[in-house]
Amino acid sequence: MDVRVNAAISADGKLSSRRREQIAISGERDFDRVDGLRAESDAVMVGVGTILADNPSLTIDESERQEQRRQNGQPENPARVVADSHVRTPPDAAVLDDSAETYLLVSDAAPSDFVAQMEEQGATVIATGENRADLASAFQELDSHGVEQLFVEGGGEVIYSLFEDELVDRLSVFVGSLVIGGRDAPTLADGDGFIEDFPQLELDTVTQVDDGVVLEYDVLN
Ligand SMILES: NC(=O)C1=CN([C@@H]2O[C@H](COP(=O)(O)OP(=O)(O)OC[C@H]3O[C@@H](n4cnc5c(N)ncnc54)[C@H](OP(=O)(O)O)[C@@H]3O)[C@@H](O)[C@H]2O)C=CC1
Ligand SMILES: Nc1nc(O)c(N)c(N[C@@H]2O[C@H](COP(=O)(O)O)[C@@H](O)[C@H]2O)n1
Repeated sequence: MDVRVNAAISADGKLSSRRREQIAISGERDFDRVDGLRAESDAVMVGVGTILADNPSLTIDESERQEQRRQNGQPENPARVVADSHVRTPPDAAVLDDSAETYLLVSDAAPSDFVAQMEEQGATVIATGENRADLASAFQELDSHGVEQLFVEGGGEVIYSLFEDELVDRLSVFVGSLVIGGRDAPTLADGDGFIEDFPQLELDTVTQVDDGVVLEYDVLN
């Protein structure tokens, strides 16, 4: 499986404010670039923190891109994947609507009644890991469901875990021209943080988009 991570950060590296409300860091062209990346993917992934904060649908906005996918024999939207060890995704979350397939990556500790409720709503539940979803094992299972190109949009906890588990192949970052600040505001990679063996990146391209810049990296695992 090829795993691509993309996120938009402020010039000081924040994904949003300390209130964890969604902030439009990207401009119109960058959101369109992200829509194009969704369209190239088999599945789009976020952590449950992003579901609770933003309630995204993770579907494709541009109908021409959906039409192109249909012509290629693909579903009009990529599948949605949520890392959610204990099933905190609300039953009325937008990712549970019927516009695309949805996978919930839970842990073995996930309450069985919550799991059953998600399955009733049409989600496919993949259980790995004792208390927290084991992303490496879950990705093997996703691969067996035909997910070859996985596009991860955040947030900072999930992105850190993916780097920790050496699962990221490519990283793109839109750096917007604003400062958000706040020691408790989420950053591109949160979690415990690395103190050695820092993941190394190779800068591939730098492109000005809107009033910001997109940095594209290969990850040197
Ligand atoms: N600017 C941008 O591009 C983006 C910004 N955001 C912003 O980011 C913020 C949300 O980020 P954040 O709070 O970090 O949340 P995340 O979306 O990263 O979700 C984190 C949660 O995912 C669950 N999880 C399940 N398995 C794992 C695992 N193996 N490793 C890590 N986490 C796992 C954990 O909950 P549990 O233990 O219950 O499973 C964890 O608390 C919001 O403010 C949102 O607006 C989000 C996306 C893009
Ligand atoms: N690329 C990007 N730029 C920003 O400025 C953002 N705030 C985000 N946030 C993420 O975008 C997704 C929105 O999903 P929907 O289009 O509403 O389905 C979601 O993953 C946000 O957290 N992204």
